[in-house]
Amino acid sequence: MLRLIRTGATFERTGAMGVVLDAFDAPKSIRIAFRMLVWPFKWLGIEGDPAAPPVPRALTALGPAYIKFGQILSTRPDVVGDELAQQLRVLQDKLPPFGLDAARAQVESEIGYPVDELFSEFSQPVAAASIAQVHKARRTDTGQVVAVKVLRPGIERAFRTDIDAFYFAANMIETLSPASRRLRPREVVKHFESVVSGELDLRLESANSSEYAANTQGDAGFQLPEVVWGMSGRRVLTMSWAEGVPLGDNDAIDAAGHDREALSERVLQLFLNHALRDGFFHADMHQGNLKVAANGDIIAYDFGIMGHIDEYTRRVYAEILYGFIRRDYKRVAEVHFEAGYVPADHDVDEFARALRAVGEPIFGMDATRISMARLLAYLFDVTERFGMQTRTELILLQRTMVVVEGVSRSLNPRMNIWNVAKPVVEDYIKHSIGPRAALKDLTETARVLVRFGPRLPGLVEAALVRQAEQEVAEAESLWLLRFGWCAAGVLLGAIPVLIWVSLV
Ligand SMILES: Nc1ncnc2c1ncn2[C@@H]1O[C@H](COP(=O)(O)OP(=O)(O)OP(=O)(O)O)[C@@H](O)[C@H]1O
Repeated sequence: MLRLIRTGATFERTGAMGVVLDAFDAPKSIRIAFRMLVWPFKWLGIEGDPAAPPVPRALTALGPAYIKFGQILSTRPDVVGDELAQQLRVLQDKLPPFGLDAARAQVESEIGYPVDELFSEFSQPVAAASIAQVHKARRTDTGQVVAVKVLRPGIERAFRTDIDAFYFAANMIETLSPASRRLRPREVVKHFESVVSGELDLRLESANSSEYAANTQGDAGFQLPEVVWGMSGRRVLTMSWAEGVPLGDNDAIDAAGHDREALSERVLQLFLNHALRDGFFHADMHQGNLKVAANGDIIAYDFGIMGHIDEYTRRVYAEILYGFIRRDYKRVAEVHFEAGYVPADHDVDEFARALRAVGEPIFGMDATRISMARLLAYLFDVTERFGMQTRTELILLQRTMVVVEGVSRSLNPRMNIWNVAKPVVEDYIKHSIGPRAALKDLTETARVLVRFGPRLPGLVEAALVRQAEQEVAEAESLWLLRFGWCAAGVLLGAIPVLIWVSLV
């Protein structure tokens, strides 16, 4: 409770309260109640940096969990609105590092050996964020230079307390203002909790890294640091040191003699291949997580947030993108109907016209300004209007695409995104939707059928029995409902009669 009071007081003190209430379209009664509740405690709030805009200022002052929460909300304009999402994008996940002794103690307790035994060199932190910090070190056994990522001591407990407070606040908001349920505050906190839990256990990041490496081992011009499993655990992740020029430093890239145009195309094509071909993509692919190795390879690190898209969705979206590339809006509309994304009671021609209104202004632009991310954002707006539910993994894809396009364009501002993307989409279509893919699907289906063959009659029978039982239960509850209504009707009808009887 104290935390919530401190949060409310900080929001009031920094001027963030009004912005948040506006973003959530809070009714007048809620605004008055909130402000009356926190105003007397305003002095308890933290002042923060007066030069920063109100909401980022309040969140930064309140600490790591709030900064992370703000960062995640910045990727959800569907929840907080465009303006607030834009403001939240400035939030930087950089915090003062914790001490070297604490880091060494954390490594020792997690790996079971003293740092001096494991490493011949162990640097001061090279980077520190809200959840972890990174040290550069040299292994004693092999001499290999490694990056050692160490969780902040006590961070799990600190996040747990704040997440509990977020749940409490979300419950309170949903109870006090039923209209706010449309924005699903509880679900937003749940999404935050799942993202953060992934980052608080570095074993999951190690697993992401090894799955990503397995998928991309054949990708030319792409490298990932290798996990040193024997020196990694829940709170420590040791991986090979990625040596190279930061991808955000054009002068250094030019000085090293790398071809920026080729790099810009490779970044985008790698990302599209990972999303379409593998359905597993780096969802935090900003410049700070990318380097260029001496041989010109792109190196990616930080695998705390990865996106997943199932194969069916990938195929549908490849067809949608391909339809847009050919400006065949009728086909794009049909794909939505065939996939069941848009309810069948809508008119396919009307939907195709809405899609044309999305596509034409974008394709009418100068080629160097066309953006696939913008196309997807507009597409999701239209499909939502036609009754399709927005899906978290697709929003994550679209948000990452914004970042990746930004990275590519910063390397080559004149890049034509469509021309670069087209071969990747076409290649995927050829392999996933053509006759060869159909044969692969049939083989897969046959393999499953063969495995379940002996159990199939039993499974079908069980499913039929379940369905029959459900139908009986539904019929019974319908009967009960009807009976309930009749009984209520009789009672209501009886009231005037009873009153009349008691009066006479
Ligand atoms: N394998 C590596 N090789 C070289 N440097 C690395 C490596 N891993 C991490 N770093 C450095 O440490 C920084 C922070 O690492 P990482 O991004 O994984 O941590 P984080 O806590 O998720 O930080 P952020 O939120 O800023 O992305 C990177 O920006 C990079 O400078």
